[in-house]
Amino acid sequence: MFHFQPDPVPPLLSRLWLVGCGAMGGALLSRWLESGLPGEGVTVIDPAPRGLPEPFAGRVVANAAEAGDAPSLVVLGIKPQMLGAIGPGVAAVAGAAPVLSMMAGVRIAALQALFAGPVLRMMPNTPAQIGQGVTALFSERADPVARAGVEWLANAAGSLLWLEEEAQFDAVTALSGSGPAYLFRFIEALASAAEAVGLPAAMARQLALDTVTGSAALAAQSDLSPAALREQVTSPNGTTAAGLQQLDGDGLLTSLMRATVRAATERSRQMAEAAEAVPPKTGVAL
Ligand SMILES: NC(=O)C1=CN([C@@H]2O[C@H](COP(=O)(O)OP(=O)(O)OC[C@H]3O[C@@H](n4cnc5c(N)ncnc54)[C@H](O)[C@@H]3O)[C@@H](O)[C@H]2O)C=CC1
Ligand SMILES: O=C(O)[C@@H]1CCC=N1
Repeated sequence: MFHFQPDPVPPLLSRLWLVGCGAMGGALLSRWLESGLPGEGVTVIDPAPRGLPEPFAGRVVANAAEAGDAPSLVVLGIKPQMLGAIGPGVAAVAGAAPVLSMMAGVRIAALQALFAGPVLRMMPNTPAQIGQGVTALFSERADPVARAGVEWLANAAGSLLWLEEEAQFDAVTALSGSGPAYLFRFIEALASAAEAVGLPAAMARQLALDTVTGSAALAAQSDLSPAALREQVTSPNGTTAAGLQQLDGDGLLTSLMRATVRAATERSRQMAEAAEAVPPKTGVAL
């Protein structure tokens, strides 16, 4: 019988601090533990860790000053707007440990101004909860040991890719970081449209959900492109053609998606500029 054998846990992860264990940090931590990361080596630093997995064998403290032994890796799962208040206290006790940030719109330069260790960035997404996330990674200074360590973390959450340049994060965040919300919104809208033409709510929801999951799985497994798969569904002058005429009429879907991704990309850039405008208050343990 075949048994899934996860890669051995790299030493970089032996004393991992997770600063901020909310929706995204908690989802990732759950996957890491399920993939074999020993909980005893993990310290969660968060005064209200809503995403903490149950049970959790590690330590939970309210701030970095209580975290004890120096970390081997610091993972930042706080909101970007919290960095100015929380970052300096973490930096004061993190030593030269590598720092892995999942924060949207906070550039390496802003983090490197605070932390002595090499900074890596990641952009995960919430399907990580079920091991089907996709994570984008980037670093300029990290050595192969740090890179291998964060690859283990990203692999536990799903698939991964390394970005060629940091500037790609704004668009990547707009696509795969925020993307699950667009898809959930699409499922809601599809179900509500089916209700509007007469289906009971529960049936509309089930059909919308199964249609989206089945189609995504087919697109992922098929050798055909999404365009070719779409053509397989579309009979000349049939129902699909009538529906697609509405979606694509006047380039409606294309312009809607462009506006959506452009707005999220712009917001990521604005957040980066805001993070860089806050002067770091180094050396203050919170
Ligand atoms: N939610 C998502 O889908 C994604 C989020 N991200 C990034 O992940 C980060 C976290 O986002 P969410 O998990 O959605 O936010 P969240 O609000 O669920 O989690 C933030 C956590 O920070 C904690 N926190 C507050 N004050 C703190 C302090 N003084 N010290 C330590 N922790 C403190 C909160 O208690 C909370 O558990 C953000 O930077 C976001 O940009 C990245 C990709 C996807
Ligand atoms: O909305 C946000 O800012 C975060 C980043 C990507 C997903 N959630």
